[in-house]
Amino acid sequence: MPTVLDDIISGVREDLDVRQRALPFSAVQQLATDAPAARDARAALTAPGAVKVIAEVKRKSPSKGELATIPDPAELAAAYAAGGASVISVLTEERRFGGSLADLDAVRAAVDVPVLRKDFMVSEYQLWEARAHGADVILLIVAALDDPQLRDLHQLAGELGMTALVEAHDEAETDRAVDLGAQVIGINARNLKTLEVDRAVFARLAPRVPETAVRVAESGVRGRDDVADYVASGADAVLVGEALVTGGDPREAVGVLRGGATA
Ligand SMILES: O=P(O)(O)OC[C@@H](O)[C@@H](O)c1c[nH]c2ccccc12
Repeated sequence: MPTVLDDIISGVREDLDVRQRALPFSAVQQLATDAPAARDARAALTAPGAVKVIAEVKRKSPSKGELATIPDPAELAAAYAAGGASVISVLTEERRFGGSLADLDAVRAAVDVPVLRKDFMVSEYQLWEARAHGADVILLIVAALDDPQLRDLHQLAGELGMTALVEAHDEAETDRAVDLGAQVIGINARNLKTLEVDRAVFARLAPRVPETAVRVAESGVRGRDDVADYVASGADAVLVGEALVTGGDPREAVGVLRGGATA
């Protein structure tokens, strides 16, 4: 039985084929080479101070359906940055998440903080493409990649000056991320094979991640209490989508998650 993740990835591969026919590998490499250098996301995530928020531009998801229309992703990203977000995450997967590379371009142009291209990366082409569109961080989902692919893509991210956020959701995947030498490791409370959210997963897996790596708690944050719980379990950063796109003022909402005003 194919999992949700398998289904998403087959759609991602079809869409990738179309883009790759329109813009050959050498052309996307040239665009990436010509792009301004990537910003240092690891530095942004390890700066002193409160928990770091990675705020996500997310229109819909396979688990929740439509979340928000987000007519102006640049405006939303600017509000996140003004609220103190350390990194802006932009979903670029179209079919299930309603994102696009145009959203990434718009956000890149609107903020100075590092930007994460959030997608299902399965080929080197997508990393060059991310860099060509100004991404500073890419997501590598351990569950979607075998070890040679993971190593290859992780190494290429570094060569392109980007940070890889390496995502795991169980013990074996976390150990694979650590063995890879990943410096930024995300523990996703949402299992991408079943879409179930279990916030306790972070506390269970975080101790397997060395202190030297940035620990990112992903998914399921409803408010400041969930952030505080993740921090108590060792999170350096939280990645938040739904609560920010469905809540009130996004600038204020990021501030609240960081531990500021309790609105
Ligand atoms: O909307 P939430 O529950 O705050 O979750 C955000 C983020 O963790 C989630 O969008 C995510 C984490 N890893 C992913 C991989 C692919 C797509 C999406 C994701």
